[in-house]
Amino acid sequence: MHQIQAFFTSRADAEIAIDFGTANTRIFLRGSGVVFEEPSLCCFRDETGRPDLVAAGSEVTRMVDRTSGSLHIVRPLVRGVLNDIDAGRELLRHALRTGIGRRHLRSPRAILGVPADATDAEQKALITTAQDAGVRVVQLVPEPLAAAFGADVPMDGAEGSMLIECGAGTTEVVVLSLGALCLKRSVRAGGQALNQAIADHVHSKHKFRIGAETAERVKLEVAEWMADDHSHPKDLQLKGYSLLSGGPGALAVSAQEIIGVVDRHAATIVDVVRAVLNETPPELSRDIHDRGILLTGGSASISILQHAIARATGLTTRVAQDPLRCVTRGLGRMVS
Ligand SMILES: Nc1ncnc2c1ncn2[C@@H]1O[C@H](COP(=O)(O)OP(=O)(O)OP(=O)(O)O)[C@@H](O)[C@H]1O
Repeated sequence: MHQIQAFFTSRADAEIAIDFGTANTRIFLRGSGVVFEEPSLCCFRDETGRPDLVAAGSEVTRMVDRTSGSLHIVRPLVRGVLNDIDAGRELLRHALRTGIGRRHLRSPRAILGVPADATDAEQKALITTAQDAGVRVVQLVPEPLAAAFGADVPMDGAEGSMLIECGAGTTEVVVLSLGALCLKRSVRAGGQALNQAIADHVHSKHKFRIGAETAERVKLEVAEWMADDHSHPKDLQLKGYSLLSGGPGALAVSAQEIIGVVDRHAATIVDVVRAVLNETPPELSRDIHDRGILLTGGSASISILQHAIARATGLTTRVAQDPLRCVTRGLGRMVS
């Protein structure tokens, strides 16, 4: 069992906390707060077989789906865990230089967030990468535990709480009690899998290809439409490549059609929530019935997800304040 108290006693005076996410990387510096927050992206040029870093973080956003030849965009993390160690090291170096460089911290001691179900090999890869980037890793912290701490979930009592950390690469469902994770299950799918499902749907139904940036925009527009008054129909204007005309084109798709894709994505997460509720001991179930379910992470802002979980479980659901930053806030509190 991962106990929050253990992190306070063993954090060994960490100076920084790193939330190394599939979509975003954030660094919290003790005494200063969040000093770095940029997309988890790197761009390399590979002309000689030895790739050189061209750019990392925010600068790479506008290059996504626009590179060709020897330029490659790399996402260091896929589905919540490291997929490319070199890119991970370069992104962390960029984050440390940008976030704390001028403060002259040499080999800062750090705690790092990891998915609660990360394997030993995945954890080791993360530690090695962080060390190569110049960080002394003193502790790995399960991200749902950090999210709960950052979202002010009461941690010291015996009452149970259910939290769903909805990230870009993973969605983690946990039950917490006495400052520890009692039950945990996850799907290695989050906001990025939903973007891909939207792009695949547009491709197969309309024979029209859209890039990752367009799919992300479509998702955010639909999420915003659902959160506002969605009684009026809305059309989304897409630009991309038409397989029908064989060239660049524009396409209008109804928001209602995209909601069908989001519903299917939400159903996979609902299955996991149901599975965890089925395993939850009766006393903790009673607490969860009283307290409801808390959603954290960037993808928690998709109201369809929140409503689908509420409908399927009969429980109340609530999105944490500033859900994107709950993990970073929790990790930050552990080093403060
Ligand atoms: N308003 C919004 N509505 C819907 N989705 C959103 C919104 N804002 C952000 N997102 C999504 O949230 C995700 C990023 O969330 P977050 O920063 O918590 O993920 P991460 O920590 O990088 O991922 P992981 O923990 O899975 O590795 C992206 O997929 C983004 O599209």
